Amino acid sequence: MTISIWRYSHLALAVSSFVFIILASLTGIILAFEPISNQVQPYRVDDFNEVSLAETIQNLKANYIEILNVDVDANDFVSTSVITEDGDAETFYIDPRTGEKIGDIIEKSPLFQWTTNFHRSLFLKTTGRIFIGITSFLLFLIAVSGTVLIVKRQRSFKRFFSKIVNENFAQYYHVVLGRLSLIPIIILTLTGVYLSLYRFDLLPKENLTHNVNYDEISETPKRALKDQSIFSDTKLSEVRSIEFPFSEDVEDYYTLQLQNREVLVNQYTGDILSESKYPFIAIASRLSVNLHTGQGSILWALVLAIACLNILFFVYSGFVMTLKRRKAKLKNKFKKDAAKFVILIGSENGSTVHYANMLHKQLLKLGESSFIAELNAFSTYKSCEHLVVITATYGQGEAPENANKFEAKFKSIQSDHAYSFSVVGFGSLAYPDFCKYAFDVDTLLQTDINAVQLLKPFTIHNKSFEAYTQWINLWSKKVGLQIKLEGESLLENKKRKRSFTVSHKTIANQNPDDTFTIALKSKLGLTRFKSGDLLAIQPEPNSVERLYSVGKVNDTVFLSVKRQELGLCSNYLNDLNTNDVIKARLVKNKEFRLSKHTKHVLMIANGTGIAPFLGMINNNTSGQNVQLYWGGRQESSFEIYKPIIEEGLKLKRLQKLEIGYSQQAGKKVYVQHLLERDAEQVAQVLKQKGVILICGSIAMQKDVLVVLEAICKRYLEEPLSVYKNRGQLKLDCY
Ligand SMILES: Cc1cc2nc3c(=O)[nH]c(=O)nc-3n(C[C@H](O)[C@H](O)[C@H](O)COP(=O)(O)O)c2cc1C
Repeated sequence: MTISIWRYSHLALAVSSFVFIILASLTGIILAFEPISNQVQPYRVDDFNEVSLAETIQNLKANYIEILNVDVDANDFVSTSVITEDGDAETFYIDPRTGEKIGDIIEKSPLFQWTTNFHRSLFLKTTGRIFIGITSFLLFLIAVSGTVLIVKRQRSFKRFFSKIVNENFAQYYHVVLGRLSLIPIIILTLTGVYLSLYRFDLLPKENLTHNVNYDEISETPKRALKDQSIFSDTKLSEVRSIEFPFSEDVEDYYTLQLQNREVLVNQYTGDILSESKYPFIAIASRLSVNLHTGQGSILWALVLAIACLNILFFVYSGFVMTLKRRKAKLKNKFKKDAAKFVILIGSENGSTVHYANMLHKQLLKLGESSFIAELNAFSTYKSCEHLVVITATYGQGEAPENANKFEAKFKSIQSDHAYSFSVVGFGSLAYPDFCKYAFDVDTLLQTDINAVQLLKPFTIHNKSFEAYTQWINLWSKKVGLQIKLEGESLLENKKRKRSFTVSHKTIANQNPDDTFTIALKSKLGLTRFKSGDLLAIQPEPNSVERLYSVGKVNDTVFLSVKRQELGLCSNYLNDLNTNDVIKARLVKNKEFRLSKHTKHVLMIANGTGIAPFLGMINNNTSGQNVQLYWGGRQESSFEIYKPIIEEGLKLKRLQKLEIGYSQQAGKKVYVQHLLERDAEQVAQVLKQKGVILICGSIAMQKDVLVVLEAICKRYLEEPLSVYKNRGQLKLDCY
């Protein structure tokens, strides 16, 4: 796969530092709880912001013989070091409004101590600190390159926070969480780098200097503390620490460390002897410590903990994506000029490559010469008879990364012999320009006088394996081959199956379309199963699992199956009798479930696609307004579903039923014709925040989507993708 410089940098940086990043993040999560555990201690007094320095010092002087200093920490806890009446030196938290002790100084727990040391230096002293400093910097660069990748993906800076379509868990959350935690991560990494530079004295040094004119220090006019404006006007919240005079000697003074400056104050008159602002480096260091550790703010500490957790997720999801892309390798047995079949791919994240490879492998298996390459590698293909372009669409209907040079290359290379071409588009209906780039490529190929379009561009939503199989069937027929994709059911896995008993069944040969229904009961009950979920059945031990969309009808798993002449699974099911037991597993299909809260529901199905809808109608006890459009061949095709539908109509669980027959005497009527006829009502469903569900054949889905797109544009002035994104269009076609 072609990989952009930004993606390469993002990946290379992550690969080179991920071990340290994991260690720093894990320890970072633990350390975020230190400021939280400190903050919840009851040492911050009410009205802290109102207490003046004069009040605090007076209270302390009334309680203790000698006071050495007062500190105010990031949590606004006030502590003091004093000499007690017994002559002992003690340090503790005080209530500044009374001067009384309110608690002992919080000791750093051994866990936090250990974790801090590990986080700072991995117990490798200076070497470890250098590693951690570099890791912080690398993480900063990863965040920057990640930001660039998001901007590129969103196609503009302005759209940085625009909606992302959730097509893939790892990729979706990598981007969504990346955007959310970008600022905390940038702050964490920059402060981490800053603190490392500070620790290694790599920052310019600016020392705080004072010039006290000792000749002018005077004990008069002596003022009481409350009359010394620096003490009476300064609130404790502005103070970091107060160092008390060492002795009563007039040359010994108070040193007040305020938020932005240090002030030396005459202990008798309250006059300011010297005042000096902290250098920028010192202020930045303090800020860095607070921002990096979360000291003094539970909220910020939590943000940091979540950011660290997200970093761990980025490591995981980043590697998942990389492995997926790496799997998408292209291997050729034949040279480009020796191949009869040439497959060109446009892909950004590798899934299209996976599909193209399936075809390539099958062609090789049949002894055909096939060559596979990226669209950007387009060249002359001397023996090519059939060109296949399989491409995704990116951005806003644009070429994926490994196809962005194809147009220019294609225009610059002149073909010298006749060949056929077919284009397959992988895309998603959640985008307004569904599979646009595939259509663009098709148009481009048509400009070559030597090229003959073998099939119209074929679009595939959401990487549907079933749709791809259909295209393979069409294409292989055209090129005179028999291609069968092997066991590629993407949902297949080895999960535990449960037993189901056949409670009711019709027989295929009693139906004009060779179709039958079957109701299955499970001993374990079916509480978590919903209409629209799938039932995976493996008819023979090593056969491929077949998935059926099912309905929950009267607490049974209800499916409708068309018997295929040579179909292993459909014949296996058709041969079952009432009370037979089969093993199968239920697969959740959340995307196709219907919420009870949806008021308006429009169901569109053809053939056996009606099964989940029968369940949804059967369970409509909350008064949802349900309409069903069904397409079948002839009136008798409907008989097997009639009892459930009639009951639904009688109990008002189904409000409207429209049926189109394609082989009834007279003219052919398909569901899309009925939808076109009722266009305004269809638009109303979407307008009223209702949901349209489609289940059945891919061919029907394609035709229905064209009609729905037109209805949306005409009556709602928005593309269908808007409703797809809002979850108002649900598809389950095969
Ligand atoms: C950022 C982004 C933009 C996309 N834009 C479109 C689009 O405009 N039209 C479309 O049909 N599909 C669009 N898609 C969907 C992809 O084409 C589809 O998921 C495809 O199967 C991905 O194939 P790949 O893994 O080979 O890159 C987009 C996907 C992403 C992540």
